[in-house]
Amino acid sequence: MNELSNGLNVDVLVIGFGKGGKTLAATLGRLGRRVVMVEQSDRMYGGTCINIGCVPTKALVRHAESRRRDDSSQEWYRQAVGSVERLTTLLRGKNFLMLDTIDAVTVVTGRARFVDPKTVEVSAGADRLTITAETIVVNTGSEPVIPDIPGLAASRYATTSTDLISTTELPRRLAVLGGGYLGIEFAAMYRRFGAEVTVLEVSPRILRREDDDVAAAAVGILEGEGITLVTGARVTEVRDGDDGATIAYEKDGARHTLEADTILVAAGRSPATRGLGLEAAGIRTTERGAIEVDEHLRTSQPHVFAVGDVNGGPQFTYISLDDSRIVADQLIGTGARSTADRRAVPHTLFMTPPLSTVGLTERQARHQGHQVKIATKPIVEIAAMPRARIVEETRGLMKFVIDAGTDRILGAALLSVDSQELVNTVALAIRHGVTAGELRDAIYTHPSSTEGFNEVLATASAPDVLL
Ligand SMILES: Cc1cc2nc3c(=O)[nH]c(=O)nc-3n(C[C@H](O)[C@H](O)[C@H](O)COP(=O)(O)OP(=O)(O)OC[C@H]3O[C@@H](n4cnc5c(N)ncnc54)[C@H](O)[C@@H]3O)c2cc1C
Ligand SMILES: NC(=O)c1ccc[n+]([C@@H]2O[C@H](COP(=O)([O-])OP(=O)(O)OC[C@H]3O[C@@H](n4cnc5c(N)ncnc54)[C@H](O)[C@@H]3O)[C@@H](O)[C@H]2O)c1
Repeated sequence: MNELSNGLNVDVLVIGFGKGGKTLAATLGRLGRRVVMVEQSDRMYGGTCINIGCVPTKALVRHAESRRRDDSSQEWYRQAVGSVERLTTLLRGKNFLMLDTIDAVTVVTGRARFVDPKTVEVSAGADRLTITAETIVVNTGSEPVIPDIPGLAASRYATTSTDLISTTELPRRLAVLGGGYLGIEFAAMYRRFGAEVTVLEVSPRILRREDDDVAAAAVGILEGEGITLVTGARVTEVRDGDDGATIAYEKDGARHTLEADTILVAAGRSPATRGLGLEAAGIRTTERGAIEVDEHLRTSQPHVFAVGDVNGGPQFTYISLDDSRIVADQLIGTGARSTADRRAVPHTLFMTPPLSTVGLTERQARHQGHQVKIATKPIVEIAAMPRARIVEETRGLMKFVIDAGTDRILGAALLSVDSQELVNTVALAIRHGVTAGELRDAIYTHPSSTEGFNEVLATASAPDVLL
């Protein structure tokens, strides 16, 4: 950073090397705009997803799934962590080069802080660099929430997902605090690696957005793997011992304790705005600490945009990517695109098999006044989907929620092998008004998982049980 110490003036400054920010930096740089990307750590070029989020965790899920019963848990895990580290190193290098090889883009490694609405100071050790820009994009992501539980923050057994996936020693007794996306994925993966796993979730149920039949099927799979799920658990204290921690919690008015040698804190992530100097720039935040944005992702300073987790939207890499499309449209397009355009955004929870959802649940559809038809079948009963037997994963179910009047698909929950792919086809069908009948009668490759749609959608009928 020293050679730049006189200060820089550029067209666009991006703070944070996340999905949205790097995509914008590359797009605008290739058009000849002078862009600076500031990233606080050379271990984070490419952002959360490729370094500590989606990619390493899904690679670990794959390693966990391929462990055979008689493979040594510890050795398999150590090799998996090593292999994933090589993958993230490769991707980090490619991400850096993607920007560094564009003449108009400069990557600066240091921590950024606003000093006024158009000026940012970047610090790295004793070095300081001042950058001014006409347009600024904040893409600083999010960080784990550590609940205010006596003894938790100070516990030497407590860890975050970031630290856990780089530790080569497999926990023997893993307690997971929080049964959301991260908690369930880690519980499933570490159980498969061979750890004893208990999930403590404060709400009365995990997967509480899902219909009862879908949640019950997923819970059945997780419990069948040997994971202990404790819902309605209010953790009151963590106390360290020589050989692990004792976690005290209350459930149904009774007090319980759990022993663990590792506690994964998976209680949500909050927007990363600490130390950014937003006040100095006059950039407002919401009550929940996110940067306040309008539907075009402009902040209270119209030349400053916020993309990705930091703007308080859904915390998914593909949302950060879509945020970048909205900002690009503001800067070099027609300005028409907005967050209001998002319909039928799919999600996948990477347990084994994955649970992928899109659109409305049956409960939501009824609440909205739809007359619904339901098409559903356990995977093991879908005769025309040999793919499940080929890969030896016949657990789960597919469920479609269909408007009885129009035959439009309102939503789907696919707890199935390959569902992270299947759900994108359903999302496209919903967005483009493809009916359930058309999806049922389409020609699909064989043997594939998509061909299951032929058979599952043929079961569509009005259910007699109200949720
Ligand atoms: C364990 C885990 C698994 C996940 N799995 C999935 C998944 O399977 N699919 C999915 O879609 N999503 C997943 N997510 C969520 C997804 O990773 C995030 O939603 C996404 O990466 C957010 O990207 P972003 O663009 O907001 O910024 P990020 O990628 O978080 O990048 C922000 C960057 O800003 C830098 N930064 C922060 N402050 C400063 C500063 N002051 N100065 C300079 N740089 C700064 C940070 O170092 C970081 O590199 C997962 C998250 C986690 C934690
Ligand atoms: N496959 C994916 O797309 C994927 C995977 C992992 C993470 N993510 C993203 O990362 C974000 C963070 O994941 P997350 O699972 O940490 O957040 P989350 O908000 O999905 O889940 C947090 C869970 O912790 C529970 N909780 C909160 N405080 C608690 C406490 N004191 N004791 C017990 N339980 C408590 C909450 O009730 C909730 O169920 C998610 O919003 C998600 O979008 C996505």
